[in-house]
Amino acid sequence: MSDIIYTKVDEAPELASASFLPVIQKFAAAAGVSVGTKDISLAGRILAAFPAHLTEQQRQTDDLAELGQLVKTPDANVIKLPNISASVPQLVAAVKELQSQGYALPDYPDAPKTDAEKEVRAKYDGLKGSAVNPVLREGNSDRRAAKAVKSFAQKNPHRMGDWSADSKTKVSAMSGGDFFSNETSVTLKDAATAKIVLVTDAGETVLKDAVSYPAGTVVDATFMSAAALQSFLAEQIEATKAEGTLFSLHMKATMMKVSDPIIFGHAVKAFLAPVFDKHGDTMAARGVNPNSGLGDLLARVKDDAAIMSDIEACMAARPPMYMVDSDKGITNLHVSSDVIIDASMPALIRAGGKGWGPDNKEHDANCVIPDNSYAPIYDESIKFFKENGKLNPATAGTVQNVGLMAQKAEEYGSHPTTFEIEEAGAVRMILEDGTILHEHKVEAGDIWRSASARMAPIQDWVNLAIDRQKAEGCSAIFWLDAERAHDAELIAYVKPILEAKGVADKFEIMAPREATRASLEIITAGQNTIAITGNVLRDYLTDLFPILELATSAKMLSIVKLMNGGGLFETGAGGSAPKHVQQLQEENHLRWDSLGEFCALGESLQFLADAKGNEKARVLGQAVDSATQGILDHGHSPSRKVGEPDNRNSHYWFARYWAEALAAQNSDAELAAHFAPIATALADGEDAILSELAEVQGPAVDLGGYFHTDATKTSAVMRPSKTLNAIIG
Ligand SMILES: NC(=O)C1=CN([C@@H]2O[C@H](COP(=O)(O)OP(=O)(O)OC[C@H]3O[C@@H](n4cnc5c(N)ncnc54)[C@H](OP(=O)(O)O)[C@@H]3O)[C@@H](O)[C@H]2O)C=CC1
Ligand SMILES: O=C(O)CCC(=O)C(=O)O
Ligand SMILES: [Mg+2]
Repeated sequence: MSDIIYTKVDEAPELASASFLPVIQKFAAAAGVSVGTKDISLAGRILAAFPAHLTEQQRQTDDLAELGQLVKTPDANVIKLPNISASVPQLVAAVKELQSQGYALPDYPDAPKTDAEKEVRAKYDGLKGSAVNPVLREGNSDRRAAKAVKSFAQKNPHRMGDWSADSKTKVSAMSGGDFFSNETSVTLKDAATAKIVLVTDAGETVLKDAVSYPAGTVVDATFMSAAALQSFLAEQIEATKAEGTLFSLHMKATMMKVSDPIIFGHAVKAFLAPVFDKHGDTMAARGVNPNSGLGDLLARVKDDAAIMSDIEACMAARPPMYMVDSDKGITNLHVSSDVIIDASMPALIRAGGKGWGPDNKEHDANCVIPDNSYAPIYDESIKFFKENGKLNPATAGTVQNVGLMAQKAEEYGSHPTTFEIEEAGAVRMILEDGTILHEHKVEAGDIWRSASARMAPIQDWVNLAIDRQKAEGCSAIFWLDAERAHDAELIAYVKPILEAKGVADKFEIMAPREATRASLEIITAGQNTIAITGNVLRDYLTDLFPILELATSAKMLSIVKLMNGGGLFETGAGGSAPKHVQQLQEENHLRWDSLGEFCALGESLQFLADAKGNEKARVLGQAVDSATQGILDHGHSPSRKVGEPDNRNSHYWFARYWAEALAAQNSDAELAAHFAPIATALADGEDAILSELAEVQGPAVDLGGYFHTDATKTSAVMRPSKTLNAIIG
């Protein structure tokens, strides 16, 4: 196993790796540090799942499973780049592409009937949504802006949209019948095994058997009423129309891969209700599944003139929709993974409460977030900015995050215990000894789920918060609502630990809405605070605050201290930015900023030094920090526009500053001597390298694929400077 694993992913970050990884490998080798790769890309995971369909040469090892084992050992040192969390349309597109490249994969079965089809479907379902992060995240999360990055953002504030007090933008959430209001929660005294059953007039159906929990686990159960959701959505469509705003729906269909595509499907059905009423049977016969989105629906009915004209008439009568790409007519409801709440809501808030409409203009929006568990953080942010105007990134302090994430904590681990209920009855969660832990009366179509959080991760999370507060000395708030069932159980863990450690006075506990306001007040005053949150708010806040403070979450330091002693260094908090790939293909400019990778690399090398006593790795890591500082100080981050320096330029500068820092340091003479000629060659080659990089921009390029690119073609595109390649090798 290599000293450091650098993950192979998809889309923009993978393109960046084609240019950056050779630099890392060359520099690390000088310190005897090996940097290997493991493939967690969507295409790689698909290939690994179907060995029997592939030739020996086409087969791929299950790298995700290997990494899943590695992160449970003290040897883990993994740099994890963002990967695709696939919706069904993305998965289907990736399979098609691989088939076209000669991989004899089975089609994704829309409606599996035979056992063989069901087996294929189960394999594909295992690859859906956020199938990677939960496997690797065997630790809690520490996300913050590195000091250098934060002070750069303050000195070079990004543009923010203006807020006006009469903005019609708002958040709409259900006032009952949702996951929030139906939640019940219990902390298990002893280890237990439970089954989940649906009891109806006809008897008992086992939904899930043998779910086991160690002692001390907090086990929740809740459901969303389909009827309450439907009437809420119908009301919101009408209200949006009356208010003259854009209808927008914000979900996390990737992470919440069972519940949220269903909720998304309800919204598709509600928006096109008259069409479903009239043509429901015909559409069903054509394989229309509203959960797959409007994009898939349109593709299936496009040659049926009657349905198409009814869709057009319905859309014309509806409020205008928030658009993903107004040039191409891609709406909010086309694909469930296009609008992902953690990124979409902050972008809208940063823009002054504006979203793009079908007319390619910005408008106020009704932000529909059906479940009310976390909607209040966006609602309160919007209210705060309406009252106080936009945040000033030049003077704002920062909100760091310590997130409970380990071992599939809370809602983000709930997919195996989430069910769309087929028949009215009662769902019971029953322990081996017959104790009924949870019980809910449900109707057909309701979405029932159980989530849990284990004791060891909870304790580790509180202790991490104590360490981080001590290191920063700033305000620290547990975002927990004493009135919410699950949060009350967590508070029962948090308070005694804080008291036992004598630090209770350093922390506050506030419900998410109050914590949002308090945190915005703190950063507006130029002070800092640490948000100590559960898993979902970890996700939401580590985009919300970075996007307001730094313009993007890609620049965040994201450390996962693994519970068994290893380290996982995630790059940024952002995703894979598909728009960036498109731009590269169309005009050979990659605007992806690798700052997240730079920060993670520095941390990973320092971790290696501490864990393995490798002092050369420490010197390399310290030099990475100087190189990152150099990129910021000299403004060498990528530009967004073709013809200007891009991601590849930033890697040249990074290599140069890294080599210069290594040549200049005096802790390790051998490394200094090794890197001095490299630094000189990089400096001497500056003109040639920059002109070779500039020359290629403009024309379209071919990567040989989108999900499964051709390595040779990608390398040629991403490493166009022969002068630089001669130095890096
Ligand atoms: N950790 C993980 O593995 C994660 C994976 N994802 C996956 O990523 C994909 C896209 O997700 P999406 O929600 O659109 O969010 P993204 O974070 O990819 O993008 C939001 C916007 O942020 C900007 N951005 C993000 N990263 C960078 C960067 N490094 N450099 C410059 N700009 C950046 C881009 O703005 P602009 O276009 O204006 O330049 C981008 O369009 C999905 O497939 C999703 O499942 C998402 C989140 C986390
Ligand atoms: O795994 C995913 O799909 C998204 C993860 C994410 O958004 C985050 O951790 O911030
Ligand atoms: Mg996120």
